Amino acid sequence: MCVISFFLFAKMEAEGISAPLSLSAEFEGSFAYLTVRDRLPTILTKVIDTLHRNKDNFFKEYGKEGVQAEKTAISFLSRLRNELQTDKPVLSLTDNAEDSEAWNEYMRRQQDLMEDGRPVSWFKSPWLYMECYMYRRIQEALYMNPPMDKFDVFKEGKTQSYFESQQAIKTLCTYLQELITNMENMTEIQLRDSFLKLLQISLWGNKCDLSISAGQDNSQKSSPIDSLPDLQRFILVDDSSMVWSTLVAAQGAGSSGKKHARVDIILDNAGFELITDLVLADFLVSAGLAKQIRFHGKSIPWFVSDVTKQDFEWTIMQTMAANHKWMSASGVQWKHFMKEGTWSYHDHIFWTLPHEFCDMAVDAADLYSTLQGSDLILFKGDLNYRKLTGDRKWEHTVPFDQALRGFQPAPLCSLRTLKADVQVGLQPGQAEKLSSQEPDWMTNGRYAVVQFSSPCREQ
Ligand SMILES: O=P(O)(O)OC[C@@]1(O)O[C@H](CO)[C@@H](O)[C@@H]1O
Ligand SMILES: [Mn+2]
Repeated sequence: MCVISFFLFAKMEAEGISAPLSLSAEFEGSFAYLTVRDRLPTILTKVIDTLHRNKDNFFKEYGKEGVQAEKTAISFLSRLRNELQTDKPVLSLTDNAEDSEAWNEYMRRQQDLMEDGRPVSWFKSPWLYMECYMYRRIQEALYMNPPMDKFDVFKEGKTQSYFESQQAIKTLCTYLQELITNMENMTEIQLRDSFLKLLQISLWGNKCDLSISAGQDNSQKSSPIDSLPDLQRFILVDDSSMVWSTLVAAQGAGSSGKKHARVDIILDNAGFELITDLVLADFLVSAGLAKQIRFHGKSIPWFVSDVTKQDFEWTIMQTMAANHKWMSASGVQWKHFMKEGTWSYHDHIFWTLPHEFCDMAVDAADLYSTLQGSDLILFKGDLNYRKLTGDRKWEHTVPFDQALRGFQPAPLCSLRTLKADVQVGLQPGQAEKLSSQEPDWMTNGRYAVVQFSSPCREQ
């Protein structure tokens, strides 16, 4: 956002011209309402079933203490499900974890915003807060019951997504190795076209998300490359060319010759989507478009399929060990990138807090400052889009820059398949046309955006 528009934004805020209302389950029949009423209880029930199904393992590994911990954790989660379904006031966290105070401070902030002193509750408060809060309460149930505290209740679904996508992963790793083999003979146009293809493959990899499917298998079955032409028309905003120009501009000579372009990827889902992100990152380094890639994942299991450090390391090891020449070659290269520091993995607690990203500069100043050192930040997925835009009921034609409300650490791009009813930056009439053809266009996962914003990019 230009300095001028930044001050304009600040002026708007000062004059109380605040952003529109937050999406919330208080709007009966809304997607938020249906999610809180139906999908979140389903996910909670699956978590309880997972603990039940692992009872014998807990006994084998931890003896009676493990079984007792599993039983107590299940009663925690059953109570949580009842609180949710009966719209009880939300409770402070009591597990004294690193992020507990940030969560409890946020609850106090939300309580101050409630009209006529109503308590913060599941069907009355912002959907973004309540959905994030549910995943954090699941973690509280585990934190409070060691030795369950290290157990990932979503691990089975994430590994299944990886194993169910094997053919697509083989196809993609083979394509990557062909590109790398031919890299030095490529013209800039061919390099750009290859990049744009891999960017779109990473974009559509976001369809494979287990939260929207409430844990049902959502793996990649079709060829990620062959399906691109048919998917093109479902991209509602395509700023890919600006992403390419930003990367090319970042190659500008620095004092020591080649500038060390740094790309940050804010990861979303494990499984096939993570493979698409690792393949894109490998291409960026192999093509000399980036000298450093920083991956940002979640510090706790999150939204069913989001990547944790364990998932990230497991995926590279699994790919290395694959009985497929190009998969294992790719995995070996990725392991090498991590070892030499070209790639690094980070999991700041902010990514598993409920805050909108416009709060980051104040509530996670260290992370904001780190991101300001990036040449390009790629935000994967729908939840990140919701946080970028504050999960608010914006008019669809509001510019993306405006919806960011001052969140501009560096040039950034959202690669998102639409799975929630918030979407900005559309042309006049575009949303109306989509609604007439497909009333659920914002939540059926068939559409996507590649939406770019840069500090001081002419609007
Ligand atoms: O961030 P992702 O993985 O693309 O999607 C997360 C998601 O599935 O969870 C929420 C619905 O429960 C929505 O934000 C979105 O549909
Ligand atoms: Mn996700």
